[in-house]
Amino acid sequence: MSPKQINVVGAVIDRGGRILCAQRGPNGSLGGMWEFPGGKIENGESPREALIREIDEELRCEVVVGEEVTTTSHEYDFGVVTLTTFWCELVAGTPTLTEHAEVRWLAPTELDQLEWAPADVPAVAIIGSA
Ligand SMILES: Nc1nc2c([nH]c(=O)n2[C@H]2C[C@H](O)[C@@H](COP(=O)(O)OP(=O)(O)OP(=O)(O)O)O2)c(=O)[nH]1
Repeated sequence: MSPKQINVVGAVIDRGGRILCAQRGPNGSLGGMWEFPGGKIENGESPREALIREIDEELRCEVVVGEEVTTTSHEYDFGVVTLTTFWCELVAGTPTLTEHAEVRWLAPTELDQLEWAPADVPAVAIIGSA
């Protein structure tokens, strides 16, 4: 059987040259790993619409979604995640933790200090060399 396909969007939120990094909660898939906030694209949504909705739900703030960073796929034991990341700007609200364990604002060159979800590693490399 072919693996389940999961389409996910992630926000690379830049504030004054620092990037918001979010740590997944300790339980569930990829517990404790770092990611870009976001989530699964729902039926009928564009990737950008999904990202605006997810950031409102997860961080209680509003972003403007800019250019795509990259799209890559990674096969996990639970399925294949195709992750599209976008540069984003915060336009309203202050990021508030609702489901993540922690957020950190890091310079692009510091991102590789964290343990990223495997699907994020190519995006992290692009951002670190941007
Ligand atoms: N949001 C987000 N998810 C990521 C990233 N990298 C990565 O592998 N993922 C994975 C984790 C999840 O399996 C999936 C995103 O779905 P989600 O954030 O809604 O995950 P979840 O596990 O909370 O979903 P669920 O249990 O409610 O179904 O993609 C990333 O940078 N951001």
